[in-house]
Amino acid sequence: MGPEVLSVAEMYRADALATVGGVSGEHLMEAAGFAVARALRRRFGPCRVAVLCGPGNNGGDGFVVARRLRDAGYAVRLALLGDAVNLKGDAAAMASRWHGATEPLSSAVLERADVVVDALFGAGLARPLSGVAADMVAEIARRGLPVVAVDVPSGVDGDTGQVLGCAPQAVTTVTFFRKKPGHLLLPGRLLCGEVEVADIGIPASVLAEVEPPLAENGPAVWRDRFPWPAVDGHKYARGHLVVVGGPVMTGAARLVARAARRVGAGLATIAAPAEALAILRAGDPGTMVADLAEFDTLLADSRKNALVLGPGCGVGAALRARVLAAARTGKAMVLDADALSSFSESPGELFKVLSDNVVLTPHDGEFARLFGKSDGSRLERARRAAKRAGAVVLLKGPDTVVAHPDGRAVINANAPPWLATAGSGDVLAGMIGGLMAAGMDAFFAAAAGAWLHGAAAGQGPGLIAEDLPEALPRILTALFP
Ligand SMILES: NC(=O)C1=CN([C@@H]2O[C@H](COP(=O)(O)OP(=O)(O)OC[C@H]3O[C@@H](n4cnc5c(N)ncnc54)[C@H](OP(=O)(O)O)[C@@H]3O)[C@@H](O)[C@H]2O)[C@@H](O)CC1
Ligand SMILES: [K+]
Repeated sequence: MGPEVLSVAEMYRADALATVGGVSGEHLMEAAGFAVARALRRRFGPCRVAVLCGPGNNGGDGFVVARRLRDAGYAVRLALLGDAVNLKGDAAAMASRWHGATEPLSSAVLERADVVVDALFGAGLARPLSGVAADMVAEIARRGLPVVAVDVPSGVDGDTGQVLGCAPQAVTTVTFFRKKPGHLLLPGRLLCGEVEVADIGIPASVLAEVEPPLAENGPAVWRDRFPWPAVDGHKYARGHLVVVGGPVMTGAARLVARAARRVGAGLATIAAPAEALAILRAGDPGTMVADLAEFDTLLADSRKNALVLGPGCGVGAALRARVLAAARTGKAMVLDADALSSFSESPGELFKVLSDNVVLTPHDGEFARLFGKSDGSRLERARRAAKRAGAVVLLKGPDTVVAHPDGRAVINANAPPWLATAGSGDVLAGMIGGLMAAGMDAFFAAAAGAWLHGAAAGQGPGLIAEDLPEALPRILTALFP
């Protein structure tokens, strides 16, 4: 499966295009139900299954699941929300092929059940769960029953990952053709359990027409653009990153520089105030150190093609001036931490000088300081912010989103909880800055940096930020074509 992620509207479009192309809706529904039944059978041997069907096509899938499981020897009870005579189209056709009893939806169907199939609502969820549907979700949780969800756990909004009312916790969610944002954004991703994407016969060729601007982050998104060094290249061809450091928190700039060099920048120079120079010079021998008083000279040097500003710099007017001066050169740039907070009183002043050659890497607090409180999913907020800033925005979190001002975005889902540790953000800024110095486009550098950062945390418990750059050689070796 490709990494493309489709909004609910794009999914309906893909579905319609497949139908125009000659794949019938019944065929799609039969394949969808078959895939869910297969996923359940892989996980649970013959047992008692309660299938909960809703009034739309998600429920239609449920009728197929019930038939398939019964044919495979499972004891199946099926309950429907609403009246069977109100079912339409493919769902009505599938209901007519179910020869077992159809009970009204109530907790009675859960009596003696071992597993629940949740086929109440999928892409057509239109409002918060209420009444008997909400009661069922509560009862499933009370009984601790494992749930296999069809498309999404009912109540999870496919576009945002937000919960409307309530939603069951699934062990497995089987979705069709491609993932939707709700499978990747929190809390949806956590409620889905393991997500399986099933091929139901929608040809991949419909993607050329749908043109989804969103993808799940991973090497497939940026591998072809990775700035591997050329055999006949030299270190200057791999870029020279300038990392602006502060007077006190000297560790931050060192983490940035080390990550940048590990990820592929040819050279890195830390430019710091005089009082920090001695300690920085005692650091990594391969990292250069310069006096920040010479900042203008560093900016004027065309070989120094990328900058990271913010980590450990200290918030204030001095940093603001340096960010503005750096931005005016048009060089590739990552702005993190203090470089963002320094503009909390005057974000417009910053946005005026930015371009899509700049990556902003705020966490939620920095994001709110710069863009104000905003509603919506992390995806919507990052997209709006990128448009407003005119720069690439990487909004950090367990479901980091990278958004380009033109609307393209990726959602990153490989970050383990160990990444929440001091200095981890500095390393991320360094990875992105290093890739940009080596010549990678800002959007793809941010995506690659976010993914590599998550992958580098794979060692698990006990991880500290210093470990992250050291994990890169192993990960990059595996990616090297
Ligand atoms: N696209 C594809 O490629 C394929 C899609 N397939 C499947 O189709 C699913 C989408 O089907 P869908 O469009 O019929 O919507 P669905 O999720 O069944 O819900 C709509 C119904 O629920 C109702 N309703 C909504 N919210 C409610 C609430 N809170 N409480 C109560 N009622 C509520 C709503 O009522 P209304 O808003 O009209 O009053 C309407 O009756 C998709 O998720 C996938 O499983 C596969 O078969 C194969 C190919
Ligand atoms: K569902």
